[in-house]
Amino acid sequence: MSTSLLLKYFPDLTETQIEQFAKLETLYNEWNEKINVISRKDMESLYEKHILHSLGIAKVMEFAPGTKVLDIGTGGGFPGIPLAILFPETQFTLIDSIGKKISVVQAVSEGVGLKNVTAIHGRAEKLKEKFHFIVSRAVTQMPEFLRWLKGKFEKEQFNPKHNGILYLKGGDLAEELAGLKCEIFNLKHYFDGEFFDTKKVVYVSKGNFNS
Ligand SMILES: C[S@@+](CC[C@H](N)C(=O)[O-])C[C@H]1O[C@@H](n2cnc3c(N)ncnc32)[C@H](O)[C@@H]1O
Repeated sequence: MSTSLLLKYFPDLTETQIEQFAKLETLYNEWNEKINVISRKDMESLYEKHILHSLGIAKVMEFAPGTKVLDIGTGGGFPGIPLAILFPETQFTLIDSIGKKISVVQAVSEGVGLKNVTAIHGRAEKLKEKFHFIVSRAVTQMPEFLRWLKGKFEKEQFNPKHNGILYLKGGDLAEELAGLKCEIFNLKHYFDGEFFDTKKVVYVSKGNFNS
């Protein structure tokens, strides 16, 4: 890959960040031989399918230093790991209910030298900590997701936008988001129409639900 692809869409990356992103491919390849965290087909387009897609959240929200972000159902570390590289001053907690996936997240995070990632094996709904933002991709339908979030939002606010959820979603969302006040951002607009024809970031402010 394609450092050039990353730099096209994130031109302010530092040398350290460029090296960290480059290392991800090696680490996921190594881990994938031991534990199948990413399908072979997806590994061929790791950057587009997983890394750039995860970073789509950064096109919609800049996490200020000190912000605490939870990635629910992170799987092999998406969107949490790419975001943690992009925002080194932000604290990321990545949780998944499958232990072997979290072992990979822990190893990859250490492998790229991330100091701002905590990996937790457990169910999101049981977690007691509070966060400013919750990110996620491909875990469950929004109504169920919202039920998991009770008591999980900090009151203080670092960003111009209210604390809330940034959920990466594909396809037709009308039914799933019916009655919910949210903003929907089409990712293809941020990537010159080159990727993500049907992919969106759904932003739901915490004001929407009982936090
Ligand atoms: C389809 S995978 C998506 C993984 C990752 N977010 C990605 O996009 O590559 C869904 C993940 O959510 C996790 N998961 C499902 N319910 C969960 C819960 N209640 N708490 C934590 N993780 C959960 C599963 O173990 C699985 O790894």
